[in-house]
Amino acid sequence: MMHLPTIIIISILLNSIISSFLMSLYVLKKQKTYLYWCCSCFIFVLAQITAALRAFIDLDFVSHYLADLFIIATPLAAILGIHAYNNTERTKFSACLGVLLASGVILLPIYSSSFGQLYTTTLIACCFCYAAYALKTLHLGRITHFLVLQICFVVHAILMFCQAALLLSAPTSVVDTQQALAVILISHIVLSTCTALVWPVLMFLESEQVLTDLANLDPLTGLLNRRAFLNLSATHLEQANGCKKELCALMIDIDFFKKVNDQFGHDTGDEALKWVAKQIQAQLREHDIIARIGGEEFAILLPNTSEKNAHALSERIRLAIKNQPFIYRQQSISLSLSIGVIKRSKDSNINDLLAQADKGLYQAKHNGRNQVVVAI
Ligand SMILES: Nc1nc2c(ncn2[C@@H]2O[C@H](COP(=O)(O)OP(=O)(O)OP(=O)(O)O)[C@@H](O)[C@H]2O)c(=O)[nH]1
Repeated sequence: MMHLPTIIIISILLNSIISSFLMSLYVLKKQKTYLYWCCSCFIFVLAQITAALRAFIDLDFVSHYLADLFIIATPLAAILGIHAYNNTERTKFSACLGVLLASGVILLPIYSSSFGQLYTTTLIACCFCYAAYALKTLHLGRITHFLVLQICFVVHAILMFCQAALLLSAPTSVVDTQQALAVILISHIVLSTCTALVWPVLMFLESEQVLTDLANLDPLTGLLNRRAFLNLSATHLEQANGCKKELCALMIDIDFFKKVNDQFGHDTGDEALKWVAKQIQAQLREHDIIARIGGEEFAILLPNTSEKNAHALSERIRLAIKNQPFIYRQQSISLSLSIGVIKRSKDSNINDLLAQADKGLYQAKHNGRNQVVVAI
């Protein structure tokens, strides 16, 4: 069996370190989410210190009442930290404060009885359930990162509900119950510390990912941007050159797109671009590389693809756009594409390959648009 005082001391030290680390992150990045999580860790340290005083002084107001309020405030601050991630914490602040103040009043007559403990345990179990739900509402791109945190919250909530059930079902003087409660207390401390550690790590991964996305993705369509496309395609082309494998590139341009903007407005034009990107993507294989490389211009690299297959794919893409109108705000807009196709020639580099595909595209425009031209 683990030694409870040792666990408490380690947890106090770890949470103090994490709290200081989160505070420095807040000072550095000015993101309030770090500040609330810093407060959450610090309050948890206070909760443990005041609760641990039970062993040394007979002052229930501090070691039970204040400790319980600190224990309740810990997940409430974490919840505000979650909402601060997308700047919605202000709408939740009064609710969290209300829960804390109401708890202050409710606990006053019962803090030294087992009802006080039952109330605190049930309330923080509900807080952890809500925290797991709040994470889901953040609509984050990389769900897997936050799934870890969600699991921490759900396990924590289950643990707290178990503690509440134990408190309800058996008198705490029974030795088995006491042991079970001690295990739950240790798990609570360990889980709280783990959760405090997980959040900054996840936030860091998320910000790194956001920075990578900003550098590599087109914000409108979510496709790769020109820079990322050139980097990725150059690697694929080098490999194809080395192994003498077939590879083709396509340049695609929406016909008369200026008219769409002029007639229906820029917003509709944006939606049309997103729709076209989606339709093209739906025709591609997983390892094909697509990017929006200019205003209404897309480029595609097709590894392991013959000229014949690239031509057939281009026709499928052209027909996918031509055969169904883009519908937006009850308006039906007919669009078409011009496409230039080129196959890899001996030791070509990516810029030459795209320039040649561009020649095919130019020819397609010149021939009257809405067609595919294979460049020679
Ligand atoms: N809505 C919207 N329009 C864009 C965006 N980027 C470029 N455009 C518009 O795309 C249009 C491109 O027009 P042009 O280059 O004249 O070509 P076009 O009208 O498509 O005619 P062709 O290419 O010759 O068939 C311009 O009106 C740009 O303002 C964008 O991100 N959103």
